[in-house]
Amino acid sequence: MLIRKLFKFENAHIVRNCTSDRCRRSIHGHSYQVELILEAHRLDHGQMVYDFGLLKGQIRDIIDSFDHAICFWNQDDEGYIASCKQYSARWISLPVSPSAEQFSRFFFFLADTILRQTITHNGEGDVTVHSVIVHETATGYAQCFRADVENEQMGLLKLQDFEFSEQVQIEWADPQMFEKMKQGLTFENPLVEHSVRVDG
Ligand SMILES: Nc1nc2c(c(=O)[nH]1)N=C([C@H](O)[C@H](O)COP(=O)(O)OP(=O)(O)OP(=O)(O)O)CN2
Repeated sequence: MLIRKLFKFENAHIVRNCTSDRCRRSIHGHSYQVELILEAHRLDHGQMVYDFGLLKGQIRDIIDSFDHAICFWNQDDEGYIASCKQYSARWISLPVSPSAEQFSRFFFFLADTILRQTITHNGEGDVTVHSVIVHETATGYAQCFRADVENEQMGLLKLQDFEFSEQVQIEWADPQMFEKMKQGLTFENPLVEHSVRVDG
């Protein structure tokens, strides 16, 4: 079974080397919509794949990092990167260019990392990220599956190659969240009191 949670944010970027002239050499913004699709073959004690509310923790925070921020490819021009950092308190440095395709790849990668490092407490089953859809505009989206994240031709994704500005980090519920992700530390879901007896 699949479930879907929708996230929204506003972000600015340039996507270098693409064919669209407006896109490759002018800073522009999009109202992004991100669909995180999770899959499991059994339900938890609440008879859910994964409680939607649990997706409003670290996963929401990491996606919300991009809200009212500018993001750039770390291979971009040094002067451009310096200006982004100088004039925007909220910025993200990426190991890949910020196309819709790469947004879907790294959101899959980041959500998958958080999910793998999360200790669950409500009988959740084999919950995994199935895919991530990133709508860049009302008419265009990219959808990433696990094989795309692992496809090195599309660019290597490593946590240490992402950088979030100080302002982005201090707005997370836990400013140490990304450090914990990089160190492989665990996140823990709340304990659940059951009012109806659950077997198994
Ligand atoms: N495959 C991709 N193509 C394009 C991307 C992308 O990330 N992946 N990005 C862009 C630009 O960022 C651009 O702003 C969006 O392009 P486009 O769909 O042409 O935008 P419009 O709002 O003008 O679309 P309409 O359908 O005309 O409303 C370019 N391409």
